[in-house]
Amino acid sequence: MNKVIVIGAGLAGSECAWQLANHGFKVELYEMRPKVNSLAHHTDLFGELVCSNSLRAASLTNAVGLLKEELRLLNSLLMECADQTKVPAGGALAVDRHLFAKMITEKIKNHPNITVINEEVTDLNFSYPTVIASGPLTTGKLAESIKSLTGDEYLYFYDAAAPIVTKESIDFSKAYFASRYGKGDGEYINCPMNEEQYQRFYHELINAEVVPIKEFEKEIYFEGCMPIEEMARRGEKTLLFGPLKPVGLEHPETKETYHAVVQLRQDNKEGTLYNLVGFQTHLKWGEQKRVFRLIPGLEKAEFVRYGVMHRNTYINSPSLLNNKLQLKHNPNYYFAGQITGSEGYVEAIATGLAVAYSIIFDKSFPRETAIGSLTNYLSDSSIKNFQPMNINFGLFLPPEKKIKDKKQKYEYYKDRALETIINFTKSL
Ligand SMILES: Cc1cc2nc3c(=O)[nH]c(=O)nc-3n(C[C@H](O)[C@H](O)[C@H](O)COP(=O)(O)OP(=O)(O)OC[C@H]3O[C@@H](n4cnc5c(N)ncnc54)[C@H](O)[C@@H]3O)c2cc1C
Repeated sequence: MNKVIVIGAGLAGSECAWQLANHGFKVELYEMRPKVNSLAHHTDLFGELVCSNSLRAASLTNAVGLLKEELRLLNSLLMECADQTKVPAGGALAVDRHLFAKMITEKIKNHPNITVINEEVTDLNFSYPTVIASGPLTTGKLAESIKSLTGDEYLYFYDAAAPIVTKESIDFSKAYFASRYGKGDGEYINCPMNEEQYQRFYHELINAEVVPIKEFEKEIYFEGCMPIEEMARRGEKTLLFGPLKPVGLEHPETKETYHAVVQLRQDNKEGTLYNLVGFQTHLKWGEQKRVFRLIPGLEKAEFVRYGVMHRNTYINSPSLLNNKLQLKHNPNYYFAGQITGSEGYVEAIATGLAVAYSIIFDKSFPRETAIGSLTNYLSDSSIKNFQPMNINFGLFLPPEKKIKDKKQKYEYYKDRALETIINFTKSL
């Protein structure tokens, strides 16, 4: 039986290992936690979501929604677990992070074709095809080995994670439930601010103490996860057009509108924990408590997790990988997950699945699909100055007709992409 090594039981590695094992491959899955911990992970579970609990938009007329639907059509384990552990989140697919990761862990550990090896990988000297899915927080020694394998085409940038508070510590004489523009069932908790409260919060936020950044490390942020204080420094009004945007969030009873609104999203199935949406931060923990408690309704908030920030490791995929996400100069190695520079949870899952398909069927996904446009983007050698935040794989669905209306365009893309996926799977 064919054997494959998978390094990292995160989002990409878990999906990849599962697909391979289901297609009859023997998988050795290396995961270092809990023996060696990463700064962003909090558990020893596989497929842990390190920041937001949202897998983003559910709608199919949206690139990330389409990607999720394709994954479902391809029997993705992680999508199955997400659908089974989802929590209310308006137009998004959000999950109970603990149940989600627990389900993935149990499925993987009980698969007869998967052997889990609880060790940190430090050297890349396997004699079997090897999938490197060690994520943005790849340990130093492994990162060095990857560098030896890939040469200097190796980079890093920064990421941040949002704090989580208990629902019972929120003051509901000020906070209220509502979803923007009334979409969904009003699942978000909203903490409104008037102009004076916003001004005070804003000034404390931009002047709060942050964890010092090491000088040798470049300051590039993952756009979807930029620290709130960093965004605030871009201008006094920036937050009012970003995470503190008040539009569509009037009070459902009083119909009052506000200068700014902080939203909190449900974080666990029981609905006892909520995360501060868009509040990824690099502030020192004591400062987070002081500054975020200035938000009306959060004066007595109990923080079960503080926001954190980390270095992110990724390779220069367009120059190193082919569209099977395989190392061009050493076909024994494949890369999946954020280490490829792909952005976001769903993209990590998609690259994990794509690599498994490359190994199983020796085929890459057609560009007309969302998965194919992502993998083709990652291996597009015409891309110069590659940075993860540049990825917009929706652009790669080729328009045969010129459709101006964005919604209609995605309607068209969606039909074409899903049909292509179905035909692709039939052809395997
Ligand atoms: C702080 C932070 C916040 C983020 N927030 C979001 C967000 O809100 N939304 C979003 O869509 N995306 C977010 N991302 C981006 C990205 O989608 C996630 O990081 C995602 O988890 C990447 O999946 P992955 O499988 O590549 O890596 P991971 O899920 O991190 O999995 C990698 C696994 O490899 C293991 N590992 C690492 N090194 C070794 C080694 N040497 N030996 C053995 N095992 C090893 C790790 O323990 C881990 O389990 C964030 C990233 C970070 C770092």
